[in-house]
Amino acid sequence: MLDGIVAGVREDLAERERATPLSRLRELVAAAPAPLDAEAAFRRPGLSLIAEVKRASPSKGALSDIPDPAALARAYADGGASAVSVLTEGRRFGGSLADLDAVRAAVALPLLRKDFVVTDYQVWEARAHGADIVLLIVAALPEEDLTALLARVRELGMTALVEVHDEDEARRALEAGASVVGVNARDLRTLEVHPETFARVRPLLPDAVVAVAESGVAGPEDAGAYAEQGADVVLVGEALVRDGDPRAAAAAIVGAGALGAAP
Ligand SMILES: O=C(O)c1ccccc1NCC(=O)[C@H](O)[C@H](O)COP(=O)(O)O
Repeated sequence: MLDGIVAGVREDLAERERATPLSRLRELVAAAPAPLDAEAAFRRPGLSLIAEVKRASPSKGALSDIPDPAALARAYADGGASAVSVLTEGRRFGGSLADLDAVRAAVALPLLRKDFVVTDYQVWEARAHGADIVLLIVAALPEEDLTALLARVRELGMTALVEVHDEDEARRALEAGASVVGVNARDLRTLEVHPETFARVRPLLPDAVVAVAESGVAGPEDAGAYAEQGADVVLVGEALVRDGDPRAAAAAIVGAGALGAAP
């Protein structure tokens, strides 16, 4: 599954590189406001929420029309989210950089560009479109690429959310110097969600590392359980975009964390 997604991402990327050369992205980045400090936001007491703008997924197909991603992001912000994730992959998730632009214009929270980032160009692109956080998936990156992309993210003043699926990937993330690690409970081969993955991997992450629990949070109860297991942050997509009241749904998740999260 991952290989197929990345192959499509590389094809789409080749087109964008022809339309917008790296030199132009560098100019846009130089003129952009400085990135927001997402890591500091995640280190605040209590459970932080990264609320996702997610139109579709390989596991579930279409999730929500999201006619106005900016309005959705504002609802997340009003509900107390610490950051907003925007899926920008088009083929399987229905996202785009236009969604990222719309959300950037709407909220002052740190923004995560959620995509399959495998090249330096995509990091510049993320920053040029206002992202403060970039997802780096260990399973998609040889060690030297992970290290180089992490360095670029930091050079541009952004935060890297380094995503792992098991203990071995967690060790690789830490060796590369990750300070924000996301444990994704979704098995990329079967697309099934195994929430117990977080509890298994969490003990490997030092306290100094921000621990993010990703995928399969259906509501406050799941978020509270992750907080009790040591999550600093939960990343939630489907449950929020399907909810008729995303502000209240986000607020309930943030509130649930108050019971389980470390002070
Ligand atoms: O969501 C998928 O089906 C998926 C399939 C393959 C690779 C990645 C996938 N999702 C990306 C994510 O990490 C989720 O969007 C994110 O963790 C939120 O998950 P959820 O709350 O379960 O929508």
